[in-house]
Amino acid sequence: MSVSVTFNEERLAELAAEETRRLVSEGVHEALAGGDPALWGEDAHAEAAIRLGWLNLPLTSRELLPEIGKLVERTRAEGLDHVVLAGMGGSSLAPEVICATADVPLTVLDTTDPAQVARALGDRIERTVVVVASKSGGTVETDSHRRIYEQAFREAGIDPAGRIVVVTDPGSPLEQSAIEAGYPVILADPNVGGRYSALSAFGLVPSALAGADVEQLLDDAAAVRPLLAQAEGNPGLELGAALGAAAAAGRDKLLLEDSMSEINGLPDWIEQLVAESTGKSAKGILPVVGADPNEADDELVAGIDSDGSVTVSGPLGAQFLVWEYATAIAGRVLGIDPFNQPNVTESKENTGALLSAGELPSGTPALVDGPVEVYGAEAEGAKDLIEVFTRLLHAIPERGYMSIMTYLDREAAFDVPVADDASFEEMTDAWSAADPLTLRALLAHRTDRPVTFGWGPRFLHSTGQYHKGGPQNGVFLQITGANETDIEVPGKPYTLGRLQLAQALGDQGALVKRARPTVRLHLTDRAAGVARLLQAAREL
Ligand SMILES: O=P(O)(O)OC[C@H]1O[C@H](O)[C@H](O)[C@@H](O)[C@@H]1O
Repeated sequence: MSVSVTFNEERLAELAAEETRRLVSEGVHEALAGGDPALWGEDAHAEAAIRLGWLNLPLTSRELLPEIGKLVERTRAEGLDHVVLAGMGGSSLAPEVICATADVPLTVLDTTDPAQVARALGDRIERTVVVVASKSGGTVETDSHRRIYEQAFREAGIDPAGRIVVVTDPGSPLEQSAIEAGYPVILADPNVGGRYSALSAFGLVPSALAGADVEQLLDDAAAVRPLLAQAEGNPGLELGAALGAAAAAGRDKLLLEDSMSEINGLPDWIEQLVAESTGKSAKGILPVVGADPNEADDELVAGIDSDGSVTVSGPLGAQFLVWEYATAIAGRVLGIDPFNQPNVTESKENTGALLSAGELPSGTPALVDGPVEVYGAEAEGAKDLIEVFTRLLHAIPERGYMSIMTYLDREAAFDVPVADDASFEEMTDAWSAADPLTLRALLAHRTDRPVTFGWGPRFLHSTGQYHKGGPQNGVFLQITGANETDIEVPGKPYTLGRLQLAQALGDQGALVKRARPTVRLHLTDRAAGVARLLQAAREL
């Protein structure tokens, strides 16, 4: 089974056809099939030269299968059935979709929230295998998780060497330290960037350990690969031409819809691919996940096996490859380098500087509304949270968006007590009344502009690039919270809680430097704080 791209709007079909013809006349399909790094201009040439390996992964990754098979056998024989994946962005988003789609459990650790990490640590340590996945080998969150798990294993009387598996690029500092520690290391193709690595060792190793059929994934990708060299009937070229040409014409909000799909959670993976690849040089496509369309003229709805302006149907392995191809094409149409992420680094550097400077400069609140402290110039003089929300909604520019970025425990809402005899509906009501994600729906009711939602620091490796590198059209709402418990990062002078706050402040610094309206809401009591946010948003 292959991938089909169907345009459900005549105007979009025409635009896509016209752009596809132009690309074909320039020989783009042949050049990309041949791995030509000159397709994105001179400035992108050097990066593209070492970033096109994903085109061949459906074939080259097959070589990994015997090694992965042995690892799976060993962990099964040892009864290690709780698979934890420590990895950020491209090093965890694909396995998350693969495992959700295959309906096999995988615990993804891409948070610095102490409570959320503590929950993973407290879960079946005696049966846990941890995959530490980092292409660069230097990502602070993943490095922290490795250190924390090493200590937890030792404290439980378990040798970490039997429980930690490393996936990284050859020559990374993580490869070196893993060899010294005696961990099995699976090396990934270094000519593939993080967000294009779904079909590399980064996608395959954790998914196979969790029980997914990764060979099928490669088969499905291999089946669509020949189409990607064609001038006609090339789903990647058509999709990329449509996304790029629509965005260039002002339809640059990409709503991702997957309600009819048997693939679970692909929009989260596409979000990173599209936002980090295109959101730069004040241009880009903003992916919007989990929101209802507003029928605005800057929106384009892409449905995964679902209704939309364009419908993309097909199995997961093939979808990965087609979306990667389409994103590279959209980058060409928009005139940007789809393989770098220049502004992600800036927030990371800010965070590093804050951590080494001592006391974190969290500032003085502009106002305090019950359990919520409000920081930021946009909140000065406001009398309460309702006024803060109102001001921010008004500050969204005509073709702009609001982004809510939440540095909290994303699973906390599920801990709220519910009666034993509660119906499913009562349960979901109780959860949503405790979930910061509900704030998005409430604020989205009050504006016809898209409201996006990201969990920090996960989104920093995804939409964070677009927030800072994309157009000057975003309004930003950060949510942080007091930590009741905290976790030391062994061998480092900071705790997870301190790192978490430094990440929020580091990103805030990068946004404020660009004069992008940013307010931080700090919950001095998390549960009461979330309740207050939702109450205020209901009163708007
Ligand atoms: O795999 P790693 O090197 O740890 O990188 C994980 C993530 O970090 C960075 O922030 C990049 O912007 C992402 O594209 C990448 O996927």
